[in-house]
Amino acid sequence: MLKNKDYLPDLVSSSHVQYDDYRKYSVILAVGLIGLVIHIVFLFLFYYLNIPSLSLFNIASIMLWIAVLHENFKGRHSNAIMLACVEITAHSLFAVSQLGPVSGFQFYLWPMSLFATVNPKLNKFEATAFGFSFILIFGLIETYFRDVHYVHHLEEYMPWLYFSNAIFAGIPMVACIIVVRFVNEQQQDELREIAIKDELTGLYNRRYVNDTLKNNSLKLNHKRQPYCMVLADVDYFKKVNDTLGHDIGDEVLVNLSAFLQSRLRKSDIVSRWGGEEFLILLTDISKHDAFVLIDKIRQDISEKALISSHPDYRVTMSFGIVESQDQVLYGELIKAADKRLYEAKAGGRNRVVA
Ligand SMILES: Nc1nc2c(ncn2[C@@H]2O[C@H](COP(=O)(O)OP(=O)(O)OP(=O)(O)O)[C@@H](O)[C@H]2O)c(=O)[nH]1
Repeated sequence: MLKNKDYLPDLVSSSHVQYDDYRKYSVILAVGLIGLVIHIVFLFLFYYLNIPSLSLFNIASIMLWIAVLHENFKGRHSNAIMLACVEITAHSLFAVSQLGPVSGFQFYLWPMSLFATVNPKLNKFEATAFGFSFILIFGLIETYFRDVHYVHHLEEYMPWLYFSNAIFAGIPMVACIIVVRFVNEQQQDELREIAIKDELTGLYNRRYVNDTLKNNSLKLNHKRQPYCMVLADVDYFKKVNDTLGHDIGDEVLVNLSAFLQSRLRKSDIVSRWGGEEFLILLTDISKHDAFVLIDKIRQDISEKALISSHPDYRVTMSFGIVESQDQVLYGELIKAADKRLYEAKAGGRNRVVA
């Protein structure tokens, strides 16, 4: 019978892509709605100020923001972003040409340059050129329209308009950097998880144990807390694979991992050392207590049904335990645990040697 993992992954409909799409949809939806509301407000404001050119321009802007929302709704996010860029650039240009740089509408070009730069659809060269073009337009309109000054009866409020435009243009910049940082941290966490976990069982892998516990073992020794290292190996696992198949062998490993984890404390570390071998670190415990605990686990495993399709099939494990001692190096402990595991195997398997 084919399992899910036997099929080639469908990249287009994988949950990751859907999640990314949803995130893009939501961000553009939020920007589109804010753009729409702001332009409706400005339409009334300019109508009230009796500036017909800007009122008309706002009507055009409102239509463009509706188009942005429509393209976004249809899943054409790239079109939606381009339309938003066109609207914001044209609007900044036009508003500054009418009211002068004292209106502060030129500030909206800065978040545009940031959005263009982080847009993953553009290659690095395009992103740099596109991002810088907004800065260039900013510099040009600041210089070119420097002397424009529109005289109207609400002129005293111009500093407030300048101030609020500077703030509103700054918010998306900060938000954009925070989103980039959030995505970056999330990806780093995902990569770290992939690097330190075993794919089949979800346990820590050998790299994690080697990299982190090497240092920790010294720390634990220094604090003189006893801890025990346990090497565990499934007995005659080759037979499981050969008689029942590799998939059933995998099922045994997954169920054994879950069982081992369920029987140990959160502070203990269970890792997949390789193939059908596990390395367990029991913290804050004496060798005697570790022996009693592991022997009980060994017995429970030998009585537990681990294969759903073969409930009568039983699997056993052998264990080798060593206790930490002052100045004993991590590598030496592993060697000692391996030696005891070998003794348990040689002694007939399904046993614990400490
Ligand atoms: N299904 C499955 N099998 C694995 C995996 N990793 C290693 N194995 C198998 O584990 C088996 C280990 O066999 P051996 O080293 O001969 O050990 P054993 O049969 O358990 O015998 P003893 O350890 O001496 O009791 C091999 O057949 C490997 O192919 C895995 O991820 N999944």
